[in-house]
Amino acid sequence: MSAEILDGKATAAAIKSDLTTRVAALGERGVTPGLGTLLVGDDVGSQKYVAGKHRDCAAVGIASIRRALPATATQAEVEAVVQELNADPACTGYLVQLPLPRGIDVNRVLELVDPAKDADGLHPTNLGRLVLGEPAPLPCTPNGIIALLRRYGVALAGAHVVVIGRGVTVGRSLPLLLTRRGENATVTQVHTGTREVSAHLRRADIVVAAAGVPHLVKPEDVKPGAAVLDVGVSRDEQGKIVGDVHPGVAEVAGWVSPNPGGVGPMTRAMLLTNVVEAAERAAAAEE
Ligand SMILES: Nc1nc2c(c(=O)[nH]1)N[C@@H](CN(C=O)c1ccc(C(=O)N[C@@H](CCC(=O)O)C(=O)O)cc1)CN2
Repeated sequence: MSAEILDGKATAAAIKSDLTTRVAALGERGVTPGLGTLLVGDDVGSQKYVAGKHRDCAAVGIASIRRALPATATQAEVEAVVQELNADPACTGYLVQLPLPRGIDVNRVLELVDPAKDADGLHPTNLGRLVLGEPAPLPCTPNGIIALLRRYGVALAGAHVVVIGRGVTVGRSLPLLLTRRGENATVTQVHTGTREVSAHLRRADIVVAAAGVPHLVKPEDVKPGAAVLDVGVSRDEQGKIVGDVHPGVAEVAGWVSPNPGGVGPMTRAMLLTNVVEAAERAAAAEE
């Protein structure tokens, strides 16, 4: 048995094509969405992700505002740029690229972001709205995972999903999305404090691995026919991505997301979606 590939690159391309049309329609109403990014430090992966986000913006017609600070930046310097982006009318949505260098209080920075400009859906107000079931920009990777599963017809209602990891960008928020009435999945979250992780995995219809541990999910951990999504990013000595999912899993699973080419491009497509939706809301409120 060989799993069907959940092609994030192709799915993201289709989403971007639709967004291009919507950005053009906003242009006719005199609105140009602008995505801001704040990159602090010199992490090569983060530099690559931010560059990719701006390439996407150019492709769909969203304006780009780039801010960068050195790894030695102080908390006050980071917060000053956040305030600047909050005040910039050309910046309709923005994000602070994570992780931030050691010594910067990430929660304080995220709390300073104007929730109306929160392109990542990671402001506490927006995460709170998600908990309450109110409209809010959704965290990009979890939203991308759900869009990818839907695109390939992987059933979520009644499915048992095991999420590996509890980081803020994926593990914390994905269960909130999966358990909404529209999705109706049942979620088990496992993390470094969980005993017998393999036993949980073997019961899962869908596994989402976001631990950052190379090849953590082995073929013998996976129920035949399950969907397995690989979010983890580790790098070998050549800088090549090594995911959380062992390649042999494709022989057991029903669906697998490649890494690269799976959830990563979907994260970027969902970021653009948040920016366009915010601009559409703002344009509608003005009219
Ligand atoms: N502020 C945020 N920081 C981070 C987030 C986030 O959603 N918001 N998520 C991750 C990184 N990330 C987005 O920023 C991200 C990860 C991966 C990709 C991607 O397209 N990856 C490619 C491979 C690229 C490569 O070769 O390295 C792929 O998977 O095909 C985009 C965005 C942590 N930080």
